[in-house]
Amino acid sequence: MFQNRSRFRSIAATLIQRIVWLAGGCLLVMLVLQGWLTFRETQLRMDHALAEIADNSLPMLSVSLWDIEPEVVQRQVNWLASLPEIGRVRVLASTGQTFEAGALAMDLRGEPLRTLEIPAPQGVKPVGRLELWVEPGYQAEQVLHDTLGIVAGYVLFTVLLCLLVGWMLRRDLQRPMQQIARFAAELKPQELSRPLLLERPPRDHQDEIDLVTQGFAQLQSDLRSHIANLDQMVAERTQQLERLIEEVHRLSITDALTGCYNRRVIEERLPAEIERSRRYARPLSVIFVDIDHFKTINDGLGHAAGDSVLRDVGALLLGQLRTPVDWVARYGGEEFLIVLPESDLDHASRAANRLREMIEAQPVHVEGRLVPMTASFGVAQCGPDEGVADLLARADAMLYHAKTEGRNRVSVSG
Ligand SMILES: Nc1nc2c(ncn2[C@@H]2O[C@H](COP(=O)(O)OP(=O)(O)OP(=O)(O)O)[C@@H](O)[C@H]2O)c(=O)[nH]1
Repeated sequence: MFQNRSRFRSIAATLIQRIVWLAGGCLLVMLVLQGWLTFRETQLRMDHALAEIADNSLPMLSVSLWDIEPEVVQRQVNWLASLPEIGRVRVLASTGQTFEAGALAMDLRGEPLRTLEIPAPQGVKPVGRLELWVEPGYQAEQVLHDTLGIVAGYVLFTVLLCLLVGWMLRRDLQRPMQQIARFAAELKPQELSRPLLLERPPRDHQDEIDLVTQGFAQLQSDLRSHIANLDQMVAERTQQLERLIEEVHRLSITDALTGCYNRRVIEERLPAEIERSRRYARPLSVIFVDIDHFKTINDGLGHAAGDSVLRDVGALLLGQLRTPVDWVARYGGEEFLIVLPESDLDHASRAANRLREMIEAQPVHVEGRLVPMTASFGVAQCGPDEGVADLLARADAMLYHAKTEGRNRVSVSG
């Protein structure tokens, strides 16, 4: 179907891949940014919470320590340690007592997050010291929790976006384009009027696919008219060519000076005429015509005058034939051969006599002068087993006889 053999990949797949790459890049940047922001925010939140705890708990601890109520102090220390932000709590009373709660395994050599002096209820002298350690995983947990929430939302959004884009591309671009490609591949020159119909959901607007469809229809219409023009041009050229071939053929069988057939036609057509007359037992006669004293005209009035006489005699002979059955050819020089199918000797000799009288009766116009003209005729009918050469020899002998008998006469082979 596709002529281009390079690997095919749909636009939808490429676009979705690009979206995924872009979304991945954005996600990384967002992770770093969001992680940093959450980290900062958690830190502030924790500072604030610890400050509040310390501020709120100090008065109660002060009273409890002053009143020497170790259970109450321990309870308060336990409550403080139960807060999510606090990892460990220690109260060092000025009496030397220590109250602890929380992750006791924590490394106490590390600095506590907050160390606060617990003042006496009335006096200035402190009654003890409150030490608070932050829960070590709390901050990381907060950062992870916040960031994961955002990542999950972002991934979900990207997946939904890809699904939506993929679905729209498949419906609005991929399927119509596949239909157009299939239509173009299957379209044949003789089916150019077949319209491109796409299966698409109804829309209240036009899009690029509609423009392609319209362009296709325009292209088909242009191609149709172009082919029609080509057909017309080919028909015209064929006609011209046929006319030219006809003309070339006519010229190849015509004597240029007289318009009669040339010698070639005698050689090609006379054997066929004789064969036909023999097959159907029909008569066939020939007449040799030779202008008398033509050399005198040529020598006296010039070659051009001689040509003019030949043209006139040729036209006269052509005009008197029973076309298209009879035909006349220039045999050579001032000699013509008339072939008369379906004519016996009697009919041929009458025709020869008629032509002789006409030539004698019509002097030829040469350079304003009337030149009297006569011709001699030799007539022969084709014998049952006679060939072209013998027939022409007999007719030629009759022509010679007419010349020797004084010219301007018809000699018939008996
Ligand atoms: N003008 C012209 N003359 C031609 C053409 N072909 C042959 N001739 C001339 O025709 C003349 C024929 O002369 P001849 O064969 O002696 O015949 P003729 O003078 O007619 O004498 P007879 O036939 O015996 O009556 C020659 O002078 C040729 O040169 C041609 O195409 N045009």
